[in-house]
Amino acid sequence: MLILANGRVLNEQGELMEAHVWVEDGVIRRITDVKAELPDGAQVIDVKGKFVSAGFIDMHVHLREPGFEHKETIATGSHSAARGGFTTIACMPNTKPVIDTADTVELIKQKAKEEGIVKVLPYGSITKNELGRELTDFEALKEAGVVGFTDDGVGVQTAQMMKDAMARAHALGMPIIAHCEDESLVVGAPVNEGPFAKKHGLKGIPNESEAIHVGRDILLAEATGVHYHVCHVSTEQSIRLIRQAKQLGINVTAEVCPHHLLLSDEDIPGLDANWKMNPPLRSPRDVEACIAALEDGTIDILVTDHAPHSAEEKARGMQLAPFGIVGLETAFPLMYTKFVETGKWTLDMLIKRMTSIPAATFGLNTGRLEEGAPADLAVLDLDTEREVSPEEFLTKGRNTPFTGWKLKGWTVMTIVDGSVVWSDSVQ
Ligand SMILES: NC(=O)N[C@@H](CC(=O)O)C(=O)O
Ligand SMILES: [Zn+2]
Ligand SMILES: [Zn+2]
Repeated sequence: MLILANGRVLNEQGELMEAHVWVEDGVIRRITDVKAELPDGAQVIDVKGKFVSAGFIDMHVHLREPGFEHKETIATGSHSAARGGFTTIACMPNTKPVIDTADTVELIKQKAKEEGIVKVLPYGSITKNELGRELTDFEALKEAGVVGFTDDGVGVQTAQMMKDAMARAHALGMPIIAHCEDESLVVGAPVNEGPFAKKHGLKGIPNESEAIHVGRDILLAEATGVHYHVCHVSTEQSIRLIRQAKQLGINVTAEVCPHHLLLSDEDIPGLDANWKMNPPLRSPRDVEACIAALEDGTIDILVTDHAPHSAEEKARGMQLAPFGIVGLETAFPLMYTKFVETGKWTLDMLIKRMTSIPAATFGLNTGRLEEGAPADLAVLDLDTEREVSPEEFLTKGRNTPFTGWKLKGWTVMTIVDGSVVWSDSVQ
């Protein structure tokens, strides 16, 4: 028996209360009053004053292995996840090779078992090599254990290909997860279309490049009945379409990243590619729409889109550097400090969007702090303020626009299936 003693947990009313969390055989056995007597022989960890949460779930992570191990590996990415309080992460298939066969799924599952310290759920690609030409073998990928199908990194450019993919996924009871980007509207643009692009003489990515795919795919989801999940929503127009689709009862869900809730293109200090990601930082109006959508449930869940790149790659400048920023180690501190500490949201609201809602959206048996649930837990310090220092990251990536931000909500211990996989005191 492992007992996390004297911590604070969220009760069913969404209020913090003091409790002991009892863990046995990888499962949460009991959540008791702190007056409950502790049995002899139990391993007791005193977490007084700390917040004990169900471990976070991130359905959008780039682990880069196989093929881009200089950016990240399953080992480094899963350590980064644990340091951020994440106990389950879903990894995107834009690796080399692309996760488009059962063999590659097996390889990832094997590596994750040997070297990963959190639960790693692979996605399979929609099209072979993510080229948009030919569908992968959905049956074989499902059999191998993927959680869904996505060509994240690129949009599926033709409606027919997407419709075929949706029909096949639906027949298998699997979701389609879509990176929404119409390439004919982008062509080489590195940042959002707007004042920043203009000022620096850069081409801009218009909002419609995202929203056109969202609108198209909602119609196709309606026609096929598939569970359709929209990746990294960044625009007011996409949100409008998703809101309407939900009202019509179409099976659509959506995710948003912390950076699209906290930064706009007006915040970009200059031509530093640590501010370059896809979709790009949009206008303040889009930021407001994303926040409102996560609040009212139009957007279901929070994800990081953790996208590590090497310092050399990011040094190529705004036009040439690859898109993407890291996110696993800053997501909760950013959201806690900027939305909960400020009194905009309750802690319960945030935690649900990082635990039980992603679990329910993707049918995962975790993400609940309750008796009988898997003991996937994060112990968090909500009081100590620390600066974001990329040199401390466990990810290989240092590409973040949040360097120097003073935040609270740092993870002190992460537990997966009842075992302590990471703690800030033993590293
Ligand atoms: N988000 C990003 O800016 N980059 C991602 C790709 C993606 O999520 O589309 C990557 O793989 O680097
Ligand atoms: Zn994407
Ligand atoms: Zn991504």
